[in-house]
Order: sequence, then C-alpha cells, then structure tokens
Amino acid sequence: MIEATGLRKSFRVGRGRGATTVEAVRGVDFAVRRGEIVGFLGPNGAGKSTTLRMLATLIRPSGGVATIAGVDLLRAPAQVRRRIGFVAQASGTYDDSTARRDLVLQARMHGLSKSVAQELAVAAIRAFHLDDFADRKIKTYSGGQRRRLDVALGVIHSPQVMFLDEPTAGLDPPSRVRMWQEVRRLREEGMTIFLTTHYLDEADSLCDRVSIIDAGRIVAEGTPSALKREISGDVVAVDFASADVADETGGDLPAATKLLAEAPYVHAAEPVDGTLRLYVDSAATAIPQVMRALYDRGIEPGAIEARRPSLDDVFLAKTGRSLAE
Ligand SMILES: Nc1ncnc2c1ncn2[C@@H]1O[C@H](COP(=O)(O)OP(=O)(O)OP(=O)(O)O)[C@@H](O)[C@H]1O
Repeated sequence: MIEATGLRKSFRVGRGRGATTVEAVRGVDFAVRRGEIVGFLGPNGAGKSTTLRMLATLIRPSGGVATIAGVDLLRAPAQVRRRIGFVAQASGTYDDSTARRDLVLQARMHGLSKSVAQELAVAAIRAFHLDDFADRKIKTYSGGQRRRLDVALGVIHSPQVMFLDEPTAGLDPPSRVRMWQEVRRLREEGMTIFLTTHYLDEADSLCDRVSIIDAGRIVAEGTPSALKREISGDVVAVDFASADVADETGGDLPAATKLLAEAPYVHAAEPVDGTLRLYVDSAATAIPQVMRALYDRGIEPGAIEARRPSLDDVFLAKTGRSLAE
C-alpha cells in the first residue's frame, strides 16, 4: 500500500555563505501492506515527521521514489491526496469552533454536499465518542478529546491510507490507550496506518511492524517481537541511581561497567541513566555471578532485576544510545 525507495530530504538553512544543508532523511526504504499498522520509532530530530510529510505530499522529496495506494507520489500528488488522510503533530491551537462544525467543514472541503457532510459528521461523532462535547467550543476540550477530533477530521473522507504524526504525544496514559483503540478500529475498517512515535510502548503494542529511525536512516525493521528476538538472551538491569548507593561522583557505575564488561558471561554492558544493563545468555545463572563479582570488588548496587529485551535494548544495540534517556 505504501512503497518507498531511497526517499531523501535535505533542507537549506541560512543564506549566502552562512548557508548549510540539513540532511533530515538520508534515503529510507520501506513497504507497508494493506491493513497494517506500521510505525516509525525514533528520537527527536530523527526524520520521522519529515518522512511522513513527504508521503502526505506536504513537502517534495529531494530524491527517491514512492507509491501510495498504487499512485506515484511525485507524478500524481493530487491523486495521492485523495487517497490519504493526514493528522499533523498536535498544534496546540484552540479555537472557538466546535467538533461538529469542523467535521462538516472538513467534509465539505472534500467536495461533499451539505447533507452528506452533516451525516458524516454525525457518524464520526459517534465513532470517535465525541458525543458529550461535540457542540462545545474546541478550546474547552482535554488533550485526548482534541486529539480524537484531529483523527476524526483526518478520516472523514474514508481514506485508504492514514498518516498519523505522534498521535499520542503529551497525552496521559488512559487517553493514549483510548487513542490506540481508535487506531485499531480504523485498521479493522480496512485502513492502512502509518504513524510516527517516540514512545517505546506505543511501537510495541500498537504497531504490527516497526522501523527504527535515527539521524535520517532506518537502523532496524521488523515486527516488535522479531526485533526483540534479535537481542538473544536476557537483560540484567543493575541499579546504581538510588540515593543510598549513588554519591556525587555518580556512584560505582563506571567501575561496575568496566568490571562486568570484561566478564565472560556478559555479552555487553551498557550504562543507561544510572542503571547498568547487562546482556547475558541467562539471567538466572548470571545474577549470582554478577553479585559475587561486585561484592568482591566492594561495590554495593541497588536493586538487580532480570527482564526480557525491550525495543529500547534494540535501539541501544543499533545506535549506542537509549531512547528512554
Ligand atoms: N523546514 C526545515 N528546515 C530545516 N531543517 C528542518 C526542517 N524540518 C525539519 N528539519 C530538520 O530535520 C531533522 C529531522 O526533523 P523531523 O521533524 O523530521 O524529526 P522527527 O524525528 O519528526 O523529530 P520530532 O520527534 O522532534 O518531531 C531535524 O534536524 C530538523 O531540525
């Protein structure tokens, strides 16, 4: 449903001699099948929004090709526009209009008659559970209510493909879960959904497949479970951040990292935000060995926890940085 090859975007910033080029997206390839929810996961500035904006025909790629619902993005952008819906990052603008009024206007902008537009607005209000506040001014809505309206506006013309830029950024956990339900419902109605996120849990539980993007390049791609399986074994997280073990020098984390990185049963030791992540074959056999090694060196850690690899472990393995920091 979406196919992109070598998609690239660079921006010229500044003028004259001081002008520089920002390579926002450095050639990305990906394919999204009909009825999938696919996510671009990456930190701020990775190139997620720029990719989405290119696919939604809002900015022209500097290079590469893409087809959306069988239509060439560069040759027939107007036809692409008819087949897609786009929800931008939350704008934070609050106006005096109401959900019902904006939904009718949006449908009218897609060329529908007044009576059809009104019917569609009623259906969208019901589908997105906007009934309680549809005739109230938008500036009185909560963040989650406002975001549901944004998505309802984006799908009023029943597009085949939906682009969502950070659909749950800044929402509280219940509103995020609710938005995930709405997105799944759209997929059940046959829509293909491409979204961006910097939330690990969103990529993990909502997306069928994930592309991890960093500094304009895709560094990993697959289903969340296949990506996590790439990190074989277990993760042992040793906490050095709790108040009783840390001192002004950052506690024993640097010494512990050096010591355990050299241990034969540790594949990799990565300090992340006051915690030492150890990648091991089996947490059950590694934990007693880790404790003994630390105590022999006079190092007393805080809690030690075993867990399965997460998407953040994948991100760390591919980029050397944590997305959770
Ligand atoms: N119009 C522009 N002019 C110059 N640079 C830009 C422009 N738009 C984006 N960039 C730069 O391109 C890079 C990628 O930005 P982009 O917004 O795509 O990242 P992102 O992954 O969506 O980040 P975020 O999660 O913060 O939205 C950044 O370095 C950004 O500053």
